[in-house]
Amino acid sequence: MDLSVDLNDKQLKAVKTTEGPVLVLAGAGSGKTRALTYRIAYLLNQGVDPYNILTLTFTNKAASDMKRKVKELIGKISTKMWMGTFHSVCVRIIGQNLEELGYEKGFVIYDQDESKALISDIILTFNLDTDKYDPKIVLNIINKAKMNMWNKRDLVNNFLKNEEGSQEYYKNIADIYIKYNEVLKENNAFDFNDLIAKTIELFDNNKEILEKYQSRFKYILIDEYQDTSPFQYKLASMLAKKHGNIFVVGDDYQSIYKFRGADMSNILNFNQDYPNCTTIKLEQNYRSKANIIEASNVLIAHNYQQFDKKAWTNKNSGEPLIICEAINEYSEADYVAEEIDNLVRFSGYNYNDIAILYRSNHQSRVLEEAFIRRRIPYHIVGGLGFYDRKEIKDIISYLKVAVNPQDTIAMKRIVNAPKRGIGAKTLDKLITHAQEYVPEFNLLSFAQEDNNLGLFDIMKDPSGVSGIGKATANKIKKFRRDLEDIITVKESRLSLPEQVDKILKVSGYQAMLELDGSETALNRLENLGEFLSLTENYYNKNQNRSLEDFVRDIKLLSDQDDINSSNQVKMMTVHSSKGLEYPIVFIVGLEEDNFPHYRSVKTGLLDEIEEERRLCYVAMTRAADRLFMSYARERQRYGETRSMAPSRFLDEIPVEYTLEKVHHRGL
Ligand SMILES: Nc1ncnc2c1ncn2[C@@H]1O[C@H](COP(=O)(O)OP(=O)(O)OP(=O)(O)O)[C@@H](O)[C@H]1O
Ligand SMILES: [Mg+2]
Repeated sequence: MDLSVDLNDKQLKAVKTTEGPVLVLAGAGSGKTRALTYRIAYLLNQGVDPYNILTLTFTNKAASDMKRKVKELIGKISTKMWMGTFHSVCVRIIGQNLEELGYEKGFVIYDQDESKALISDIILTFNLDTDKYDPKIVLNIINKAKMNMWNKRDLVNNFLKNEEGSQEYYKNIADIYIKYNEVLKENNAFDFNDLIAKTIELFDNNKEILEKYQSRFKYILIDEYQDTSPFQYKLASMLAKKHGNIFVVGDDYQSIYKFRGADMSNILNFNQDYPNCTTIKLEQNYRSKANIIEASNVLIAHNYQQFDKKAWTNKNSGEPLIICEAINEYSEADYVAEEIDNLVRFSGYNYNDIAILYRSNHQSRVLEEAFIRRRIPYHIVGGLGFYDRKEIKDIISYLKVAVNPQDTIAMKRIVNAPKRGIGAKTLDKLITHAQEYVPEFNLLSFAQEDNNLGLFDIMKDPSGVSGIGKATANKIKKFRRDLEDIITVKESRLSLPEQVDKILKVSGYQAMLELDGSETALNRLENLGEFLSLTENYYNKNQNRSLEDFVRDIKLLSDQDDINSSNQVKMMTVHSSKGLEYPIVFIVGLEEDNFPHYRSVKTGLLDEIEEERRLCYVAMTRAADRLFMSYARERQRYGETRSMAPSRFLDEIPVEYTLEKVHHRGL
């Protein structure tokens, strides 16, 4: 491995300064991720034990790409080396310390939908008005509180100080927050923020455990550092405290996850937190043609809050950026499709050299129609992905119940899929009963441990629950027996894929779809088939993995769509394009109120617009060879046609880098 061939001097310095804190701060395409990857290979080559290296990436996909590259560089890769997102690393740490945390084996992770469902339930049991307490808003508030590790009082005080809303309103939400956390715990479940919060809590409360991980992780590396939230940052600093070898790379221009708690001040303050840190600025851009670099630099220079960075390239200026005005969104889509056709036919590009980026997911639909018309193969990255489909959520819920029969949220999903004649109301009665009556019952029966009877236990004999008649009670009992069969499958010696297959059958889910036979049902069966292959894949990588592991990891697999595999145009939101690069990039829908987004514009806050501008910078800098930007003069929104103005970001790009076009066809 001859580093000096593959890296420039500054990158080399980043790779070789292995001791002490290092901050690499540089613009898009300057080789930050490359330097980080080579640094891992270098450390291993120097004889560092892979066990001592921890790498944190922003997506699982980024981690798997990086693993592949390290393997390419040094020939092999050890499973002792931890590489993954903050969340996946926390899952591992939590898994190793369940007892200390007071959780049990087979814990589950709730996604935002499940959290929201749980919050809705709590709002109902609290008899609060769902118009006033919108579960989505309540969830956002709770997320924010958790990310900041606020307790009940902090939540009320902080929101009262900074947001509209009465004391009573926030007090009620704080009560929901407390109850929500209790139920999560009862269900042996963590939400996404818990993964990090509980790990921090674990370390705060158990100095020996913290010390163990601190000793282990002699070298910590973090990519996309600008988008870590303060509490991810806290976790990283805790782990780095002993050895102090923390290596972070990032670009303040690309901080685009404020809504998820990312805090630019992390990167802006790294120098202060680690006064002895070595700061390295990479200035040569290897990705993009000069026109793209210069245009994006001028754009981002409109922001105030940032470090000053230079960027240069020895690439030629390349083609001008194309800015296309279309009549409406259909004509815009037609334009994009036509250009793609031309690029593939006449300029030697493949479909998979091309990416379409948009501000919001819903924008893909019109483009898809245009692609289908022209037979352009495409793939939507993220969005309503595989894991968001009903049948996939349902089967996952079955697996969750198999692993943890007290998981009420999962139970609710499956109770009537297939139909069993047990309505939502009946289930609510059972749940209420579980919450209200059972502890008392347990007290009387002198149960000491494990006296937390849940829904599953009550189903065994629901006749005593008020409002449940005999017929319904029988249906519930039958359902409970089905669940027992499912749990038996889990405990059997069958392999993981066989277990999943069997659960599909025992549950009656597969039969339900087969019986239905409609187009939709067949589609669903196909997706379940895909799910089985995915299970197989997962299992083949490591045959020691159990259903418990699978259910836990599945949440973290979901952003791992292998997006480079086949020859298709990739479509995705700007947010999910972070860190990626494509020879050809189209950015569509560059209109005021769309990009910058209406939600940001209406706040009138400079901060919000700057975040949108950074998003635009991220989008532009994904392009290596050519960049196409377009806007529509009219667009349908919520059923009415609105006239649109071109995005202010287009005005900010000097004309010397651009060529303007108008497209009329495709109405
Ligand atoms: N020294 C180098 N010589 C040749 N190519 C390089 C060098 N450094 C980086 N590259 C290439 O330049 C491109 C951009 O590199 P990389 O993805 O590491 O940039 P980055 O700074 O991480 O960008 P982003 O901010 O968008 O994540 C990649 O294709 C990479 O292989
Ligand atoms: Mg990168």
